[in-house]
Amino acid sequence: MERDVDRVGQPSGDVEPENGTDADHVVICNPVSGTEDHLERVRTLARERGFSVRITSSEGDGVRFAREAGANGVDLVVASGGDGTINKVVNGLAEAEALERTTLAVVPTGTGNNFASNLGVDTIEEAFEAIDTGRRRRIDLGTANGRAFVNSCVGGLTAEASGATTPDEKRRLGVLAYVSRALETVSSFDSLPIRATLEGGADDGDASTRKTWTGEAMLVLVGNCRRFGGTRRAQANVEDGLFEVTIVEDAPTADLVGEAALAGLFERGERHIVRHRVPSLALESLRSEPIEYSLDGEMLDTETLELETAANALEVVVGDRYRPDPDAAGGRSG
Ligand SMILES: Nc1ncnc2c1ncn2[C@@H]1O[C@H](COP(=O)(O)OP(=O)(O)OP(=O)(O)O)[C@@H](O)[C@H]1O
Repeated sequence: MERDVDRVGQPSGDVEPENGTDADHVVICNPVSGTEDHLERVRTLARERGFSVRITSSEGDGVRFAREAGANGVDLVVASGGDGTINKVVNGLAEAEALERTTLAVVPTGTGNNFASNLGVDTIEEAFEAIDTGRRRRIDLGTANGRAFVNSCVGGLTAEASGATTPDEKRRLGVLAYVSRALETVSSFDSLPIRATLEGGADDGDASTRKTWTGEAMLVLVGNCRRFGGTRRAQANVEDGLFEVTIVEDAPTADLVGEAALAGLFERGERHIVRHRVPSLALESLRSEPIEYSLDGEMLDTETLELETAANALEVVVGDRYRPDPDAAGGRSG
């Protein structure tokens, strides 16, 4: 069998299960996420449990390995990396139509680790303990033009701003870190002329309603998980079959510079904020040119984006601190 070799000369990619390893439990590890020093620890903890380990050598491997695991009927796929790696693994499982039968576990070895934190798992050791304990929940999965996302879909951020964001900002602020950084680094935020069509909202309890919002947006945040943003007011319940949609209307950037101002925007700045909880929506660019969206940090350019939630579509391993509902005790207040 062909074997890839990763940067440090370790066998990577197509690693076959060793004797005695359990091919029903596969770890997919991104060796270059986060601080890039986790591979040996993850490998040791995985092999102590007899799990197979596959190491990604390129961007496409996460999807490919997960698709193969799903097609082979693997019970548990463990994604070790940040939100981007998890996004790829979930998309691979979806492509193999394996979401019904395969459980996802997450080992936080990325930079922001926002999704892992949503699952109540903050360290590598905690992640393996949670796998041993076996507590599992079924959570909602978002799709955007057929691509799955677990945490958030954000329109209006540039890849440039996202690259300039520091690891510490990502950890503290979630996706708002990108907004904060973008406000500091650009003199004017390109507003997005968009139409948002929101279907069957929970806002008024009527599943048949359709609302449209047309205007200049600075930012559109569609959250699936409670901590997709950095503030208490931008949180979603991950088990209710609904997105938390927040449209930040075009506002003078001077009003928003600085973390406190940004948090203030979400806490009390209703003047600039449109908020809805809906199971599906469409976002259309009114400028006949694509808008750049980030799905869990992975970029997508499109003029029209159709978003849907698949309620309870993904079974995940969760830690003791897992809470699906932002209003439940134990939520982050900042
Ligand atoms: N061997 C590799 N070389 C280069 N890129 C890789 C490799 N393996 C995976 N990738 C890609 O690295 C990207 C970033 O990974 P990921 O998002 O998991 O880490 P991160 O950016 O450090 O963390 P976070 O998203 O939590 O901030 C993903 O798009 C993934 O597909």
